[in-house]
Amino acid sequence: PSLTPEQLIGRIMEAEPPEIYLMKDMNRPLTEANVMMSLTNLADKELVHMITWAKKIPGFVELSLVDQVHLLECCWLEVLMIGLMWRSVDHPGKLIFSPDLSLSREEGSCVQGFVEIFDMLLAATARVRELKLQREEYVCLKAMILLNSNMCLSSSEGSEEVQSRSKLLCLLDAVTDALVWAIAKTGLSFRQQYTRLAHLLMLLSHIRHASNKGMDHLHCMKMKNMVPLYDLLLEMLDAHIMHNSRLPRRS
Ligand SMILES: Cc1cc(O)cc2c1CC(c1ccc(O)cc1)=C2c1ccccc1
Repeated sequence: PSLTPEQLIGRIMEAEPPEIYLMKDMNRPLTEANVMMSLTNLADKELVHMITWAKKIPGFVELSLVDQVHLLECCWLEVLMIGLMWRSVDHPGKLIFSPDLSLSREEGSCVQGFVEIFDMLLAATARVRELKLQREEYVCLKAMILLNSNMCLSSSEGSEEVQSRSKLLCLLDAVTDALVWAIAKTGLSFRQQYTRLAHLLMLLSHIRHASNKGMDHLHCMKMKNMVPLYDLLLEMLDAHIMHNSRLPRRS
C-alpha cells in the first residue's frame, strides 16, 4: 500500500540518525592531524547510522542490493555534508561537526586545502539559513540526495536491475511529492511554492559540488583507507539485512 506524502515524511523523520558525540576533548591547539583524525572518527560513526537511516526509507531495502550499495557509495559525503549544514544553520561562520567539535573558518584553515571547501559549506549553510529550511524539507532533501545520487546503470543489466531502477524512480517521485507537500504546508502562494522548490533543489547541486571537492581533498590527504569502499558498504548493508530481514535472502 503506497504511503501518502504526509505518511512518507513521518517515516523519513523517524529515520533521522541520532546526534553523534566525539567523546574526545578536542585537544587544542588544532593540528591538521588531529582535525582529520577527529573527522574520520566522527564520519565512521555517522556512516553506521547512515546505513540504518537508508534502510528505514520506505522502499530502499526493496531495491537490489547492488543499487543500495551504489547509492550509498555515491552519496555518503553529500549526506554527511547536508547533515553538517543542518547542524550549523544557527551558528553563522562555524561548522558544527558534532556538539563537541565545531570549527570556524580560521580553525579549518589548519588543514591544508580545507578552507576552500569550508567556504563552500559555509556559503551553502548561509543559503539554508536565508531560505529558513524546515525540518520536513531537510529530511526530504537528504532522502533525495540518496535516491538521486547514482543514475549509472551497472554492467549486468538483468531483469532485477531493470526492476530496481524503476522502483528507484518511483521512490524518487514519492519523495518529490513529499517535498512538494512540505512546501505547500508553509502557506505560500503557488508561484512562491514552485520558486521555493527550485531554490531547494538548486541547493543539491552546491552540495554535490562540495562533496566532489571534499572527496578529491580526502584522497589528497592520503586518507584512502578511510573512504568507505564498495565492500565495506556491502558488508554493512548485508550484515544489517541479515539481522532484520523478513525473508531468508536467496544465496
Ligand atoms: C571539507 C572536508 C574535506 C575533507 O578532506 C574531508 C571532510 C570534509 C568534511 C568532512 C565531514 C565529516 C563529517 C561530517 O559529518 C561532515 C563532513 C570530511 C570527512 C573527513 C574524514 C572522513 C569523512 C569525511
